[in-house]
Amino acid sequence: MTMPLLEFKGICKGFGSAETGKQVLDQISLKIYAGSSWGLVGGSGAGKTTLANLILGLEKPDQGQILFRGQDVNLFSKVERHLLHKEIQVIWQDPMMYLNPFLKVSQLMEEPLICFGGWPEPERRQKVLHYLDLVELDKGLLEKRPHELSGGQCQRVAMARAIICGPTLVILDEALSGLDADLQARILDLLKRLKQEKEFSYLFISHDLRQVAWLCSDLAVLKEGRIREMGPTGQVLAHPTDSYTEKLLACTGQGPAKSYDGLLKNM
Ligand SMILES: Nc1ncnc2c1ncn2[C@@H]1O[C@H](COP(=O)(O)OP(=O)(O)OP(=O)(O)O)[C@@H](O)[C@H]1O
Repeated sequence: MTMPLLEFKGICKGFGSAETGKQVLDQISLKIYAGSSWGLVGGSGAGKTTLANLILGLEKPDQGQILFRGQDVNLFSKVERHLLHKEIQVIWQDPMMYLNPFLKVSQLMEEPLICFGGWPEPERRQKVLHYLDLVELDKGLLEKRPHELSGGQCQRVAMARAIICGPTLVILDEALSGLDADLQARILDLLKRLKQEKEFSYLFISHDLRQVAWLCSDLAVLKEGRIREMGPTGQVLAHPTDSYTEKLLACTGQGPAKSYDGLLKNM
């Protein structure tokens, strides 16, 4: 039987004391297989980013395990964790907040190649040019710094940085939220194409069911820290079994029965 790339096994996570604290994730179990693209959709405060932080080891679960290729990430050594960060890359919401403002685009893109080693200088330069082209940015931007770029250009640099070392899983946490609708649609197309070309898996975290419908093969609906339903995206959206999924669909302006076709037509 194939082993999942990433597996959440009964994950529980809370913050604060037993009396005043809050249970943020409750018994989350999910298997992400290599090559799939999972959408995680839910409202504000549902626990989506906490789940991403747990994968990266920024937080520890109170209960349960996160397995990467069958190994518990919380038992990883420092070296194994470094290698994990090469395999799992994250694109966050606001690239301006985390792209080093003092580095030029060329340096920002070269940085992961240096950090994860193994690429001699001429090859690094070639890779930077190749990935710049892949994310449809002009060579003229290589000498610019983040504050000289638009939000969309910054997000493309962040995408190039995330995929330049050949990750197996890319997590996008509300990565399109700060962009206008036209740019969101163009970047969604680009993400779809990159996945076909580079063959990584996605965990696409979003409020927006339409984006997930467009990009993801599978979907999990999260509410108040619990997975309300999950499965192949087409099936979940065409035949939602949970009232919260129906509500989310209604918010897109579609009724549940005709929604999936309608959603795609609206993209
Ligand atoms: N380190 C922390 N300490 C205390 N509470 C936290 C911490 N991280 C998250 N929380 C709380 O956990 C809950 C879930 O937060 P999280 O950021 O995971 O939600 P989200 O679904 O990503 O929301 P949004 O879509 O608004 O980003 C929130 O109530 C938040 O305040």
